[in-house]
Amino acid sequence: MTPGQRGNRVLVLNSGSSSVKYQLLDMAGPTRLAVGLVERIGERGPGLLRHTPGEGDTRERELPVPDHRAALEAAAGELAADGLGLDAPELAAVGHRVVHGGRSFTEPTVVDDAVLAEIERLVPLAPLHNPANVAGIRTAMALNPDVPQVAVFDTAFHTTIPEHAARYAIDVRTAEEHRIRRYGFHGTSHAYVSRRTAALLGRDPAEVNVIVLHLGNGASASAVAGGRCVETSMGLTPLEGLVMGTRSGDIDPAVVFHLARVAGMSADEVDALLNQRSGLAGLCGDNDMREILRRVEEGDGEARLAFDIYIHRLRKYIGAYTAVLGRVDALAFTAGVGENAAPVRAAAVAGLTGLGLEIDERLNTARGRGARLISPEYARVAVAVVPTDEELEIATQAFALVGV
Ligand SMILES: Nc1ncnc2c1ncn2[C@@H]1O[C@H](COP(=O)(O)OP(=O)(O)O)[C@@H](O)[C@H]1O
Ligand SMILES: CC(=O)OP(=O)(O)O
Ligand SMILES: [Mg+2]
Repeated sequence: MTPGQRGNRVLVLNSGSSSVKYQLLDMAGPTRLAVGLVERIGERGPGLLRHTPGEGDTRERELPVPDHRAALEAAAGELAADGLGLDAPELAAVGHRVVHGGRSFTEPTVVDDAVLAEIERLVPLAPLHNPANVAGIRTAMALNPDVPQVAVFDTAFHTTIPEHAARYAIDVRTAEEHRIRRYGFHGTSHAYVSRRTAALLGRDPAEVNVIVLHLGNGASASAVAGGRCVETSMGLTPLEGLVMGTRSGDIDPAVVFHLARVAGMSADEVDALLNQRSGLAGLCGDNDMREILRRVEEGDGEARLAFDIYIHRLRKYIGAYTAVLGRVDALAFTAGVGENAAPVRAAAVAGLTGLGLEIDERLNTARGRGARLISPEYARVAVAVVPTDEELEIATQAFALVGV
């Protein structure tokens, strides 16, 4: 490699509040050179690191991880042990998932001091996510100051949402002063999955209307018309919309001041209640859909009700987004629950033949890994399972920005 030329490798970091997921990719393929996860950052007891080289066995060990810096240093150590040191000239960029970009960032952006300051300014709008993203960027900068850090924003794909869908019906001046509007999240996933769904149908994304259901621990729905997002369920913060692992999703906003007045709860206490002790966990004590499905099988009434509330909300959004789009060509399920939980998919569309939605239960329950259709051939709307790949999408965008 000649001096000044950059290599083909991109490291992608998806930093959460207590975990860092990372991938090293060779964009010439693209080929995955390594995948890993550091969990339980800053929690009591040891952290856990799981690292899988491109071709090789997974290594797993416990280690102290008091903060994100320690987590990233441990990940860098694992990569170096595989001969994939992050100081190597092959590294073209580090791509970061940044959850909240406000209205400032609509494109992938090379991070400098001003960009970092703006991401920090947005912390109050994503208190669970942006601080971890900032920590990831700072640590990666310290590990290799010469390589460009590229921020890819969850909010970017949603900047095409029209004003009538993005604005809340509250006093205009208050909304403007405090930047209150629908921003939407999981945009990298919604963009990737809607495109992949069009490809699965053998059609140009510009011709296709898709409802994407991103059902992970955080969950959101989006309506994508001809490749552009026109509506999404998360709002000012990632709390609005669907029922999630620990988040309530939609509630009457009066619940907040009722709890303040009647229960004497502070803003922070209500915040913690709705973000951390609500959703599936709040309803039945478990936030893992696998565990809930197992309990439902055993006839557990609490888990059944939690499941029914989760499904009811999903169905409301499917109906609403059908109306928003007017014509729906495909419904795509993605992320941990969407990709793996056949009973969730079946219940979400059961009886919706009036909307053109139908699932072939044999296809729905068949084992499969890639993107696949689960609707019968004659159905008016294609129903698909489309594995998301936020890391590949982030790497692709980062490489397009800085790669040679
Ligand atoms: N086989 C499965 N069946 C049902 N749910 C699953 C399965 N595998 C994973 N999940 C669900 O996926 C969730 C995690 O999804 P993921 O997209 O990885 O979330 P996040 O990125 O928010 O951590 C878990 O909480 C679990 O409920
Ligand atoms: C924005 C968001 O909710 O992200 P996650 O699902 O990773 O928590
Ligand atoms: Mg996720």
